Amino acid sequence: MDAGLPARRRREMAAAISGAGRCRLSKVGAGRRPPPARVRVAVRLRPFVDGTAGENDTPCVRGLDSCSLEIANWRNHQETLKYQFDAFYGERSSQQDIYAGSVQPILRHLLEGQNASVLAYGPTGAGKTHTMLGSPEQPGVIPRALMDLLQLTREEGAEGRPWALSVTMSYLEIYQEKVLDLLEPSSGDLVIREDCRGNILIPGLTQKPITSFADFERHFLPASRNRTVGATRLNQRSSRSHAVLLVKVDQRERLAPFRQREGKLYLIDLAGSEDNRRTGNKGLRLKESGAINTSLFVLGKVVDALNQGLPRVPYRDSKLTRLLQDSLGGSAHSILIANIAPERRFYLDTVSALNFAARSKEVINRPFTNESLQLPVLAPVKLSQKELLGPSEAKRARGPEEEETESPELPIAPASASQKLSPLQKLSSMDPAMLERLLSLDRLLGSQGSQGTPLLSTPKRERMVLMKTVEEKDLEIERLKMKQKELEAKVLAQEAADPKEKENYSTTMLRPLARRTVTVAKPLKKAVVMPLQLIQEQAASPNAKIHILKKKGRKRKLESLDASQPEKAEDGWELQISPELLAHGRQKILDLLNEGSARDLRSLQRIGQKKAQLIVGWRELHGPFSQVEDLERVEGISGKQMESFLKANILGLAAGQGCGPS
Ligand SMILES: Nc1ncnc2c1ncn2[C@@H]1O[C@H](COP(=O)(O)OP(=O)(O)OP(=O)(O)O)[C@@H](O)[C@H]1O
Repeated sequence: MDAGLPARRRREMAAAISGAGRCRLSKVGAGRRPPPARVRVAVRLRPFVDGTAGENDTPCVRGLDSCSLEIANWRNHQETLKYQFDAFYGERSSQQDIYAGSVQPILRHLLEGQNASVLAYGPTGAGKTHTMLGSPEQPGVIPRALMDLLQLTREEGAEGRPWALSVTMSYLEIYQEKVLDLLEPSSGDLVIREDCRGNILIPGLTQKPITSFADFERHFLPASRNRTVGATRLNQRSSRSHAVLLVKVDQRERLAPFRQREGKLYLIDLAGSEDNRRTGNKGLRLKESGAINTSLFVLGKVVDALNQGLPRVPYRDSKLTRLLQDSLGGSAHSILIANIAPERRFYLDTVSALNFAARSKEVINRPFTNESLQLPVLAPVKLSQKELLGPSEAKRARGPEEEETESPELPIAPASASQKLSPLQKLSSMDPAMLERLLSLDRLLGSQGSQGTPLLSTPKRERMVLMKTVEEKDLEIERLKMKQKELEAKVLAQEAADPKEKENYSTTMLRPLARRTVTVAKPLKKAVVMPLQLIQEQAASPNAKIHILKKKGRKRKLESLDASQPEKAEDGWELQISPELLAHGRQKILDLLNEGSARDLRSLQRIGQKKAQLIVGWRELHGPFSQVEDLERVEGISGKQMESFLKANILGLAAGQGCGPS
């Protein structure tokens, strides 16, 4: 990748061709901006609830049609305020109406590898939990969506269909600005991070594979009991936290090119905004309420910033908005269900919820397909080894505790899919580079109309022979390259020893075109490519003048490393490191960044103990660096530091003097 590109563009390109871990994830249609999808907003009015209505508590809001409603105007009693939304559900609407009208239509996007989210918003006691969770008699959005999604994935992932599908769930709450894992409450406060593609993730969050609704209930019901609820004057069972259910659908293509897709569904039951003059909250309840109101206030600021197109959207000002970064102004198909109560005593809360909902209508998301074109790393190597044993041995070898994989990073395919894909899983234990070559060879054979058996399904021995041939060809190319370098070195060494001989050599021996440097701006200067050995000698000599290519603004210019010595164009050697050598140096740095331990990294110039650890940490979280410039993404390493790091290391490593992993 061109180091001269602006950092932002570089990041975008990196995001398009690389991804978390070893996956090369790409946004489908990269280069083009994904089409916009407005956040859809529905309003649900709950009925009067027994026991909540006081004597003077008459309704202050009513529906007009399936999309609009009106509410009394407290400033002018002769008037009403009218609102229009994507959908309005009145007091008599059923759970099924809301689900079928507003939620079900977005589920299909998950199977396209896109993200979706459903948020229930509104004042305390207005019916958010009822809408999202419901009761056994009136199940809400969550059980209905899970039931349908599992059914859809079973159908789409059935044997004989092109994709194998697997579903996993995580469940968390944000309580007093802490992210708590409801499936594993002992985990403590978890951190929210963003990967290089802008996806929000929570390292360490438990992820349970689910294949049936019974599976889902087995995990979800006990976890729901872990959610923090408490009694307030306005709601006997008031949610004191924002609850987020995350359902991931992973898809793996069964045949070449073995694409992978990931769709995420967030189902969010927000805690209700609270007017503490009316809740009577004190002590802990008041503290909880403060955290809830603050995060909802930031949510309002985020929506306003998105609507006004402000350059800074304050996602990071609260955990809630940080987590919703994907869903608001991000990559998800989002639906906001604003719950309101009819009672007059909720009037101000209702107006404020309706105003928030109206502002949210204007927020534009850009959903894209999360698709990977990388090799079928289908399961951890541990699993592929079991697969290699064959189904019966694998069953014997597997203990009952291994029935279920709970790794956040490695979702597992349903049993039928993994059986069908077992030859691929065997391939997955190969060296990825080799497998990549094998795949391209396979594609090449395919494109040349080869009638024979596809390479990947040839028997093991033939495959090995073919792989060996590929390997030998590579070695041959390497040998030839080395030979060419030796010849060039010889010529240049002789030129250096006797400049008069130069002409003879230049007429009899042609230098390779790629190594010739044409200097248009300074025609008098000689641009000479030094052989590797000479570069090392020159670098070691105290009189040596070493020039490197340095990026300055948008232009590249030759700049002396030894600024104290004036340039002597005539009698000193002027070095220009060949692009190949620079690329070699960069590659070496990249290898070290990706493979070196913290100790190895410290052998690099400008990398101390702390930075080495930060690099290792970043790598663990985001996977390998796809280019040296990614170093800029590591916390605590600025663009400037990255440049000086490159300058300090590239030459040494290019010339083979630098350090390598010990
Ligand atoms: N559409 C509805 N039909 C019947 N009952 C409802 C409806 N919506 C809410 N309720 C009832 O109203 C009460 C409060 O609802 P719920 O707990 O869902 O509110 P909430 O918005 O989640 O409150 P909080 O923010 O305090 O958690 C509950 O008893 C619930 O069963």
